[in-house]
Amino acid sequence: MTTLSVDRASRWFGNVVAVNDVTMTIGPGVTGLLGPNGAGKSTLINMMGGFLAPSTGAVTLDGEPVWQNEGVYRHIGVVPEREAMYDFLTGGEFVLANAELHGLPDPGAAAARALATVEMEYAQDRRISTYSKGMRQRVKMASALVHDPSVLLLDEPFNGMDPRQRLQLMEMLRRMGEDGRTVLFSSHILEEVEQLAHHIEVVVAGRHAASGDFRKIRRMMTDRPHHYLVRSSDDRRLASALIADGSTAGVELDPAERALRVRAVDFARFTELLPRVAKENGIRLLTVSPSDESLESVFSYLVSA
Ligand SMILES: Nc1ncnc2c1ncn2[C@@H]1O[C@H](COP(=O)(O)OP(=O)(O)OP(=O)(O)O)[C@@H](O)[C@H]1O
Repeated sequence: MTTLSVDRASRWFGNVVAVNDVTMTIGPGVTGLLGPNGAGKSTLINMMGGFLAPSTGAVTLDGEPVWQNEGVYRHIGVVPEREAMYDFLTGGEFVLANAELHGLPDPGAAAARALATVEMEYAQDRRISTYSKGMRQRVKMASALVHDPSVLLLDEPFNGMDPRQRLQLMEMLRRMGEDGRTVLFSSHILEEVEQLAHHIEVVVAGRHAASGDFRKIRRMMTDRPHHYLVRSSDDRRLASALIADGSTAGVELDPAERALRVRAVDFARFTELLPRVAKENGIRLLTVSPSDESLESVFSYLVSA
């Protein structure tokens, strides 16, 4: 079982709408679930993993509802974001406990295999309280893998990892995707997703904003209108020279900032235009800074596109 479908699913908590009418299909391979903080990624993952029921709509695995469906749970492994582990257990005991909870025929062998997959055999007899963040993450991963699920859902798995641990985990997830498993991981960091997933799903403020090839979506992000704050030796003259060119969509004098707010439609052309116009008019550029580079503004653009 490998294809997860979210069909017009919403989930609200009181009057907070965490996930709003989302439809997406996640198949084998690695998919990145990208969105800013509070976008609804964890809620989506919890619905896909069977921890939460959708308020409306459906979440299914190969057509079977996930919620309260034991048969389906056997195919899904979840690595949650929160650190809810029994620190007094050793890593080996923790993974074994999960193998037993799944009612596996040979829990010991399953736990050993899962610990080997994440290369944690060497520390399996140490208490979890002595583990680093990366080691904890790997043990969580081993317990999610103990029943050999075909679907692996990971909520912000790279949070708090150092670069080496991050690379190791990426390599592991890549391998699982190549083996034909459905691997979905959430992140709010564009670069992280870029390194691991070609296919991404973007959620913003509970809504599904974009879906598809990472490069295509990245291009949409780069091609969006860019806003700059520009200070120069002659803002008025610079403003009139810039507005004469088609790559500038708007220029505004901001008296409080003593600067120009420039909206450029064609990113590449504008970065060539600005220094040229300044030079031709004998104007010195003092500051040029993007004013809308936050991930939130990039995402908002995608939603409105
Ligand atoms: N159990 C809950 N009770 C009330 N509100 C909740 C609950 N779970 C999530 N929310 C709200 O739903 C929205 C989406 O939260 P969610 O955790 O799914 O987002 P996220 O994209 O995973 O964010 P983050 O990256 O910060 O974890 C937020 O406004 C959050 O406050």
